[in-house]
Amino acid sequence: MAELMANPSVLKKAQLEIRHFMAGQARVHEAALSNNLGYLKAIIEETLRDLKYWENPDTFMPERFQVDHAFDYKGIDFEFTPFGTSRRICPGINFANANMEIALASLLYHFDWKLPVGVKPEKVDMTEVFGVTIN
Ligand code: HEM
Repeated sequence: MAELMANPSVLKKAQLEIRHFMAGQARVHEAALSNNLGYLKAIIEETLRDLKYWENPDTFMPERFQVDHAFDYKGIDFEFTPFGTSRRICPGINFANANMEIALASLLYHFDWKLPVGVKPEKVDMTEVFGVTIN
């Protein structure tokens, strides 16, 4: 969500996609998510990638995952293994993805997101601060 706020053109594109496919529906249904929301999936994939292996790693660019969906996160492409790989691969992959997709899709569908007054997109601070929660 923070990356979307920091990248308004990505946010806009994601909203257009979901509002186009869900037009007229009262709420986002899981069944509609599976094949239609390629850009939303690419956004989630973009948040899961490792800095070391990508061109312009600090640029938030979901489009890099839209090239024929070239990267698989299920442990086949070793530059992209956010869930691990092989025998100890995360057993929660599908559950995690379904939850991320439906939550993000619902928030994008129903709400227009805005930064606090006076905060510019390029000033969104993404530095992690560890505590009881991650800020
Ligand atoms: C975006 C969300 C998630 C990410 C990025 C993630 C990532 C990972 C990673 C990297 C591992 C270690 C794999 C290894 O040892 O090589 C792991 C293990 C595991 N994950 Fe997840 N996970 C996520 C969500 C979930 C969810 C929602 C569940 C359960 C509902 C879950 C359950 C587990 C379990 C039980 C293991 C241990 C598997 C084992 O050691 O055999 N994860 N996960």
